[in-house]
Amino acid sequence: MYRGEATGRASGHTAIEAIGLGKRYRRRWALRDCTFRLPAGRICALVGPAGAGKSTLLALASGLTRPTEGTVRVCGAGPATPDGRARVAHVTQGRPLYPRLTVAETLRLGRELNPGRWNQRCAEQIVYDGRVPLDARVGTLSGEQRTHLALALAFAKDPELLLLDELPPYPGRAGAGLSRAAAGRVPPSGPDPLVRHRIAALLLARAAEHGTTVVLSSHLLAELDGVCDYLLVLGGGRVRLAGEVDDVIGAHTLVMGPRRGDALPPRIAAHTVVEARMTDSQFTAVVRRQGTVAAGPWEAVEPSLEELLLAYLRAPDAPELIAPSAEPVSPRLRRRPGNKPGIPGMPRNGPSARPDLPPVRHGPPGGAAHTEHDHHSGKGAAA
Ligand SMILES: Nc1ncnc2c1ncn2[C@@H]1O[C@H](COP(=O)(O)OP(=O)(O)OP(=O)(O)O)[C@@H](O)[C@H]1O
Repeated sequence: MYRGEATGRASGHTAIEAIGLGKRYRRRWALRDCTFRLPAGRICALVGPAGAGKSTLLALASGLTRPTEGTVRVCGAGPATPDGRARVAHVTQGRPLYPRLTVAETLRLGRELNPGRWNQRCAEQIVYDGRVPLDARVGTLSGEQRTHLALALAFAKDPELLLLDELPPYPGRAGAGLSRAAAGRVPPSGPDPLVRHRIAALLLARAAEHGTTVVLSSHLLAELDGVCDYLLVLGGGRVRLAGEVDDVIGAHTLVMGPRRGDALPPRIAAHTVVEARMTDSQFTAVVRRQGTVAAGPWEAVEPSLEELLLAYLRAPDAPELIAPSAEPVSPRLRRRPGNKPGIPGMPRNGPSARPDLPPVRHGPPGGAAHTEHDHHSGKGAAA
C-alpha cells in the first residue's frame, strides 16, 4: 500500500522532524540522539522492543512531554504551541476517556475543546460505523468501541498528524482506565484479528480521505505489512531504521543455505550482515547488500517486512539504516557534518545498495548479530 506524494497534504511536506531528540526520566534516558524526518502523507509504523522509547517519542511529538535535549517539530510547528496542538491528534495507549460521560457528551466535549476545527459529521460517522451507541456511557464500552470513540475524537479534529499508540484492542487492556465494576462489564478483548483488521481499515480509509499522516506504534509486526508505507524502528532509545518500506526492504536480502562450519560463506559475509542464524545444517542471514548477492548453494530472496523487522529487533547491534527521505531537511535543524551516526568527513549517505534505489545512510559493515545453533529453519519461520 502506498499512497504517494500526491495525496492531500503529502507533497514534499514534513510531518515530524527530530534532531538530537532526547528524553531522560531521572537518570535514565528513554530516548537519545533521535534524528529523523517523517515525510507528510505516510502511514508510518513505529516499531521497537518494549521500552525502546516509542511512547516517549509520541508524547514528545504531541507536546505531552518536553524534550530533555534536542528538538522536534510537527507539521512545521512546535508540538507544545497552539499551532502544533491543533495539527496533531494523539491517541494514547490508555485511551483516556471520561467513563461517566455518554458517547454524545464526549463528542460534545470534543467539539467545545476544538472550536473551529471540529467535524461533527465525521465523528458521528466513525462512532456509527463502530456500532457505538450515542447514549451509552463510555465506561460500558468494549475495547473496540472505545477505540472507535477515541479515533472519532481524533479524526473530527481534522489533524494533519495522527499519533496512535498501539493498534487496539490489545491483550489485557480491555477496560483499562475504567473502574473495576465498569471494567468487569467490558467483554474481554484479546488480539482479535478481525477487530484489529476493522480498525486498521477505518484508519487507512480516514487517513487517505483526509490526507492525514499516521504514526502507528505496534508490536504486531505481521499486521504492519500492507498497512504502513513508512518505517521507523527504535532500539535502545535511538533510531535504527527509517525510510520507505519498499526501499528499506529492497536494500536487504534473506539468504538461506547449507551450513559449512561456524561462519557464513565469505561471499555472504561480505555484505553488511544484519543477523545470521545457524541450525545444525543450515544458515539463514538477513544482509544489507553491498552490490549483488553472488550465486551459490543458497537461496536469496527479498525478506518480508516482518522478517526484516525481526532481524533488526533480534540484532540490537546491527548498523543503522536511514534513507535519504528520512534525513532532516530543515537547514536550521540539520545536523553538523560528521556528527554521529554518519562517518566523520564522509558524505552522510552511503553508496546505494541497489543502483535503481536512492542511496541510504548506513553504519559500517560487519555488524552481524550471530545466533549460534538457533533452530530457525528458514524463511517465514522466524518467531
Ligand atoms: N514517566 C516515566 N517515568 C520514568 N520512566 C519512564 C517514564 N515513561 C517511560 N519511562 C521509561 O522510559 C523507557 C522508554 O519507555 P517507553 O514507554 O517510551 O517505551 P515503549 O517503546 O513505548 O515501550 P512499550 O512498547 O512497552 O510501550 C522505558 O525504560 C520506561 O520504563
